[in-house]
Amino acid sequence: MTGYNNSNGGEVNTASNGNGHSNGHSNGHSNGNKSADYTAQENPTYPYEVIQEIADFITKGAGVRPKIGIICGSGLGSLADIIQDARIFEYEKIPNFPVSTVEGHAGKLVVGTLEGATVMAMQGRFHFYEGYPLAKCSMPVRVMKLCGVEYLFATNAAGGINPRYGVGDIMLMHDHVNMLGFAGNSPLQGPNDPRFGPRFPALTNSYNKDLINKAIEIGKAMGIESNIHVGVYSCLGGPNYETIAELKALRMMGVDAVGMSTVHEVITARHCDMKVFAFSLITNKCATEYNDKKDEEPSHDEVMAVAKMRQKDCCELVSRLIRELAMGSA
Ligand SMILES: O=P(O)(O)O[C@H]1O[C@H](CO)[C@@H](O)[C@H]1O
Ligand SMILES: Nc1nc2[nH]cnc2c(=O)[nH]1
Repeated sequence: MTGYNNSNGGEVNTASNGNGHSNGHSNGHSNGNKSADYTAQENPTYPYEVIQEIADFITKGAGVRPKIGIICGSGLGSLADIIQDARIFEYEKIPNFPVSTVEGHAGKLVVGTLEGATVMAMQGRFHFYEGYPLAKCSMPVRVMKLCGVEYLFATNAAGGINPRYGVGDIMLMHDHVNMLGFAGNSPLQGPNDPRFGPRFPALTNSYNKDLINKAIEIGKAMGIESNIHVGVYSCLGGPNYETIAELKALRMMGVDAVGMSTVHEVITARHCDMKVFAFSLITNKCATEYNDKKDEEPSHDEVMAVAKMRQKDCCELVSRLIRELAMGSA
């Protein structure tokens, strides 16, 4: 298959490869200005002015306005390590920024250049299960926007539900099923600030098709075509992994991979009109039949180990795609 088109259900790989605490929600940073008065605990929807202050802090400190934002998934922090002329901001030192509490999420913002493009990367994302409201989890996406970011590259580690997916495969996201949204939770809940976007944003074309197609071409050039898929991701609240019945239900709903992140970031990015590219690294195969095999149970150690094993290809895919963007051919 040469290209991606939404109407084919998103499957690209035609050959079966068979391999198969809450921390108080405020970092206590006091910089003596307006943001010091702001506590997200009282209002998880960060005011525009607070986001602007955070963005100014970063762009002034870095001396550049990044065009591409990258969110590193669990164990995929090396995506930020390849950034050149890097200016590193520890989350604790950024005014009003949350802190990372999950292993594999270092808690650093890295700003610099990659393949000729100015980028900012989150080495550590925020998850609902850490105790953060969704608006807080995806607040950094709005910071990216006010820093000048036009493209969001979101990555994650996920369990493969589609039986054709093998451990270590990469699933380019072409759509999602927002289970937290089904339960009435959204990062856009609360008053809408039209400076970010509309009250009722459409999500029908959330994942940029040109970038998906370019990534497929790059996968071919890298010789990993048989390990690349295009599919549907679903976000659950976590932190527990899924039951067999839940996995069966997700599969019936057309979900190919499941995780605990990304969807709220994509919603926030689309709300403020950023172009989105996202992929899941399949770190484990989800059992959809009952069995007693302990070694088939998912674990974060396994997730981290597979991410480490596959980080090189993930980095190459991202940098080659960014190179195409920087050259204006994506
Ligand atoms: O989505 P990322 O942050 O990559 O991490 C995934 O891996 C962790 C579980 O092992 C969860 O946080 C899940 O969301
Ligand atoms: N929810 C969920 N998140 C994951 N992150 C990595 N693997 C998994 C998984 O199997 N389920």
